[in-house]
Amino acid sequence: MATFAVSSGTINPLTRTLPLAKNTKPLSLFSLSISLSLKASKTPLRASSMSYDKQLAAAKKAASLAVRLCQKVQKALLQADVQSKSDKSPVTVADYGSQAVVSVVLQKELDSASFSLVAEEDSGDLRKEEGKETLQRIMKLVNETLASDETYGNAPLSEEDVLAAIDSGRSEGGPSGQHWVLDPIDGTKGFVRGDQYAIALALLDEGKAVLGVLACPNLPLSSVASHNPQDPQEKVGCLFYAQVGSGTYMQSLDGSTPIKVHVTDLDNPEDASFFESFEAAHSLHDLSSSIAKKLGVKAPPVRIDSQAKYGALSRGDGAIYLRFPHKGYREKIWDHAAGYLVVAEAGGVVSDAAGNTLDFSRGRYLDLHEGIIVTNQKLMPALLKAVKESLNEKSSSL
Ligand SMILES: Nc1ncnc2c1ncn2[C@@H]1O[C@H](COP(=O)(O)O)[C@@H](OP(=O)(O)O)[C@H]1O
Ligand SMILES: [Mg+2]
Repeated sequence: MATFAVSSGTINPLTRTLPLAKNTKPLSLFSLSISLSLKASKTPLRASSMSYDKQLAAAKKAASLAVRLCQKVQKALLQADVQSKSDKSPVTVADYGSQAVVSVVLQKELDSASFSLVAEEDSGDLRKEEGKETLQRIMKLVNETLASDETYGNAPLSEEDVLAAIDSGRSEGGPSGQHWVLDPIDGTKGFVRGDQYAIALALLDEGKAVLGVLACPNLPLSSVASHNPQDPQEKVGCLFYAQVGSGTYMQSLDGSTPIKVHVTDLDNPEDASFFESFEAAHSLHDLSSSIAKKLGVKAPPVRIDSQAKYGALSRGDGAIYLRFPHKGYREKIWDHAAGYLVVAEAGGVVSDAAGNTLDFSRGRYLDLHEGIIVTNQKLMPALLKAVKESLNEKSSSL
């Protein structure tokens, strides 16, 4: 395993910022819309008489415990904690540890006989000779985390148990039965930088997303519009969750009373602000900028890592999220399933660039036309038009 460079041995939690485009106005001047009190124009995804309450409780518990592990690692990230995968993307002991914790908790809380998990990481590198030390560190972290919950305190996991828990995530998913979908750390680059990341967990039933849980440990509880990175007192740590047909709720990770959230009901794109990836390698910033220009959007882009973007949009912090990967990149279902349901149940619309809804039933990958666009129902027609025009211009200029 190659070691991924970390600029300093320790990440200062105060470097947790919401990075913005350079030379932009401060966030507080953004015309971001806060609409927690606005009525959502909800479209139920499907008539569902099923209740997933038990699965939701297990998913929230699993994600919250995984957060504990991730926060411990992020506070004192060591160079040796970060490695590089075969596709050159970073992976940390927290990605593996979070996946193991979520897998163990879900299996303990639910019927493990029919357990299926589609998750990002596998144990391949950890089973190599050079992965031994890393595996020991992960095992220690996983056992400490599980022991911090009295339910799981008694029987520490062995190395083999941890490897098996990670590898339970190898399911191919598909159109029938129930499958959990997990990104144990979404936004690993943000996590390593000390910025935004999310633990993203969804449940698919017969190919449809029916539960979505997004734990965003560094996302401010108040709108990112009023976020002040200099204020160490500012409360961060959000848990978003949605069950099909029941709306989207947000609570603090330390357990405040949940509030129902809705996307903005803004109908003038000029007043909209938009989210995109912090990493230019993950999404074409030029294309987003051309789309925003066509819509008349005045505010500069809000660039943050991970599905925290879906969470922030679900409570109306911004109105649009644009994601256009570079040519050849294939999106994975764990990067969108939880965020999709959190936004859809908050009254928003998530589609590919041609307006097709996302199909999570085709295995580990999403088949998409060009990219992913997210907004409310009122803005979607104008957004689709601007996207189509910008894509046409892009292809004719090649
Ligand atoms: N070249 C690329 N284009 C688009 N997405 C990419 C990418 N390389 C990695 N990603 C995905 O982008 C996710 C982060 O999203 P964002 O850009 O919104 O922060 C990564 O999740 P992980 O961090 O779990 O690997 C990864 O799945
Ligand atoms: Mg990940």
